[in-house]
Amino acid sequence: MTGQPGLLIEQLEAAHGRSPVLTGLDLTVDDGALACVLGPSGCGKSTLLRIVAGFHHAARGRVTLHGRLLDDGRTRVPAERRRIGYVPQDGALFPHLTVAANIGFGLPRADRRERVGEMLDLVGLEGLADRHPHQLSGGQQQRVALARALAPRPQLLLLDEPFAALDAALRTELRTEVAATLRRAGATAILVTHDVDEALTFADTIAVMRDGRIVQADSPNTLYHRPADAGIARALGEANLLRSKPADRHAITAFGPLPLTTGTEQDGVVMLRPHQLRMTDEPSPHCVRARVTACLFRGHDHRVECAPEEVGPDLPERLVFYTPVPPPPVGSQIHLRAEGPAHPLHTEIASAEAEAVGS
Ligand SMILES: Nc1ncnc2c1ncn2[C@@H]1O[C@H](COP(=O)(O)OP(=O)(O)OP(=O)(O)O)[C@@H](O)[C@H]1O
Repeated sequence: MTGQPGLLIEQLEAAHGRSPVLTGLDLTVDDGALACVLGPSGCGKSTLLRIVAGFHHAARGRVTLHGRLLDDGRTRVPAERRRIGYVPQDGALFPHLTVAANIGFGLPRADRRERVGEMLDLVGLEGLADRHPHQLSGGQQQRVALARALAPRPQLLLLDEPFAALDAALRTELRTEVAATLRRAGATAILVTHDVDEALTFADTIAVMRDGRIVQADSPNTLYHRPADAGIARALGEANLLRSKPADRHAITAFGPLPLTTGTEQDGVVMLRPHQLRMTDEPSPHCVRARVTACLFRGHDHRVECAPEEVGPDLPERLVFYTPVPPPPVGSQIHLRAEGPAHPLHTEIASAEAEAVGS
């Protein structure tokens, strides 16, 4: 990464017919960075990518790549002159062409052979050059689609949920592999997805999309631990929300005083991720007594839901925690303690109460 903005999107507005989809979207992707746009199905992620690629037009705003204007609602650079690669969900390979011909499609004849060889090497498909798409597995097909998109040396690569059709194990393997391949190639890329694990493991920067705009863009670590509001907290994973009062850089909560991630002057809501709650055999004044209501074994840990016994205004009706230690059966009483830091959210107490725990 160079820290220079590669792609700059400012106040982008777009619609399908009369329905507004993007409503003032800002996004910056540094040169050489892997960015991820995370948002629920139908929020406009594909529309955003299609505008950047040149397949759909902006109504207002500006899209520039390395300072070159691509679309401002009046002037548009045609898709084929943008030097942007696009990998759709299904790969969209040409079925009648071999792997090599798919990758080499549209490349200048002079260096086609050499470039196809480099790309096959990059995506680990040496030896499959003469196969046709129907002779490949889903994962191999997506690798060919990636190689085809990278072959013309695009300035930007757009990936529209390219792993969605694959099974869970292959998905994890391939996205790790693709992220490594893109880093090796020094590519600038945007992946859109509604899969939080994909976003967390793939990107340098995650931009959370809601209501047609980006509501927070940050590193995966910052977004997970320091989301701006309850909605963003939940977009990144499960969260326990507690009422709190600030006192001397601490949040005073039902679990006692917990250090805050950042200063706040107001009574409000703090977030604790499920791994910040622990079962304890030594009850202390800062423990919360609760009853186990549900437990899910997930191989590496257990996801446990419990209901606090002293329900009051400071505690939600339900807490969630993850533990590698098998919890007692449903119905048992447990004691929970919390480990800071607690993160204050810009969330109204009333709306936080209205929201249930969970993603
Ligand atoms: N060609 C189109 N004509 C009319 N409306 C469309 C068209 N394409 C998308 N839409 C609508 O625009 C909105 C945004 O769609 P878009 O495909 O950009 O969302 P998305 O976040 O990519 O969804 P998904 O994750 O399900 O692919 C949706 O309400 C969708 O129904």
